[in-house]
Amino acid sequence: MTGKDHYYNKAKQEGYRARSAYKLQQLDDLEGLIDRGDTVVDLGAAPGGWLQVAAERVGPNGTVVGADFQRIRPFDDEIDDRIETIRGDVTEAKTLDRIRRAAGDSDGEAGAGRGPVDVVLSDMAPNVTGEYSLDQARSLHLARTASEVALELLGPGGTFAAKVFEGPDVDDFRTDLEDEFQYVRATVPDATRDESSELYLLAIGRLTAPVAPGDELDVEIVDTGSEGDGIATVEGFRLFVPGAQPGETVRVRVDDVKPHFGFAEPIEC
Ligand SMILES: C[S@@+](CC[C@H](N)C(=O)[O-])C[C@H]1O[C@@H](n2cnc3c(N)ncnc32)[C@H](O)[C@@H]1O
Repeated sequence: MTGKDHYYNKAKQEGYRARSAYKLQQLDDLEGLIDRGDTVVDLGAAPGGWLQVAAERVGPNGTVVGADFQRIRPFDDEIDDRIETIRGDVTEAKTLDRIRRAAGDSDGEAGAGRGPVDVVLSDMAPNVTGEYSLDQARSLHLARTASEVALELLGPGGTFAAKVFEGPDVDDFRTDLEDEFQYVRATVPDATRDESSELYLLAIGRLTAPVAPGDELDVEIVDTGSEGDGIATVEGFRLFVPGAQPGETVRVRVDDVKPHFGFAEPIEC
């Protein structure tokens, strides 16, 4: 028995539907992806190992929505009422509508539901043909599709994690994610089989700010922070401006942007 068969046996003993359940446990232990009470969307969720782990980690007040082509059997009573499953192709608009509704976006319009989802996961994989370049391109396409769903559904600070087969365009995908999240980390959990070429991209801290580093703009200081910095708001987004006083209008350059606030330096006009 190899070290990795250990996870197959462990899954059987512990009642997980797939050994991949341990991958999500390990990814979550690494980066704290899932908090109690979260709403989690899991794309490519059958047979449901990740759904079991996500349901445990969100706890009784959380919600987990899983979508897959394949039917997902109901779960044990203890977690079944936290999990909603959708049978469909995640690349189709009608499946996305159902995901939006299940995740709490009542009107189901693109973009309208920003906020209800805390975490979007994708363990989607193509049916492998054995021709690596084709399989890799399909895997990347699925991961990019999942990222589009994530960018639409996640609120500020939200998390996205996706599997992708290693290959030439993965770096470009990562760079695109870096524009939209505070940081991105690539990792291979221990539960991944040795012969596998998959890795997981973990994109943490969805940025939804109306400003980006380097932007220059005039702002009105409306308040003072606990450290004495001036506070301006841009479309409801708070910018801290050192040395600026309430009532002043200052030209600033944005330095750093976090999910819920940013920093800007006054500049000479
Ligand atoms: C590796 S399995 C997921 C295992 C799952 N994370 C678990 O722990 O049970 C990948 C899944 O992605 C699904 N999948 C691939 N492409 C899909 C698509 N376009 N729409 C929906 N599901 C898809 C497959 O049907 C398959 O069940």
